[in-house]
Amino acid sequence: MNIYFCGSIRGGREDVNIYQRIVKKLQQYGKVLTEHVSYDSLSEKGEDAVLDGDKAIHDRDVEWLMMSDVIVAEVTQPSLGVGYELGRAVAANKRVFCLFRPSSGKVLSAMIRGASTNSLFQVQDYTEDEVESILEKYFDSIKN
Ligand SMILES: O=c1[nH]c(=O)n([C@H]2C[C@H](O)[C@@H](COP(=O)(O)O)O2)cc1CO
Repeated sequence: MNIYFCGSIRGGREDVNIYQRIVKKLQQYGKVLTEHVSYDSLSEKGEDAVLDGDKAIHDRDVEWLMMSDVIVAEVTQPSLGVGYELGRAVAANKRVFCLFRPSSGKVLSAMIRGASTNSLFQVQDYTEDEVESILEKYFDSIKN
């Protein structure tokens, strides 16, 4: 199974430790195409896109998104890129699972929470300690 993980990069790297836990867990279920999103070494400047710049990042990521069987997004730290990826995923009828931590004090965008109208697009509130078990439940539920 190809899994696309979305997490904030230029939107801010505050949650990188939780991205690492998510990616590690996701790797039990399939190939995570966007493992780099969880790298400590990746700053909020983004990837070193020396040759083709942001267009190369965009085009590669959209290609990976289209190749994915499921998209998992940590949406607590607001990110334009993650919002865009989720919009593209919905337009392509992809299976999407969004994770949000209310303990952050933030309120999730209505354009994400409000998109959760069927089982293909799910938004799950969670606390940091339960992130692995939440993912286990989700992947159990989409088996078959
Ligand atoms: O360098 C990058 N590499 C990359 O893969 N992305 C993608 C993957 C992330 O899920 C998302 C983050 O968007 P943003 O940088 O706007 O927070 O965009 C985004 C950037 C920088 O915008």
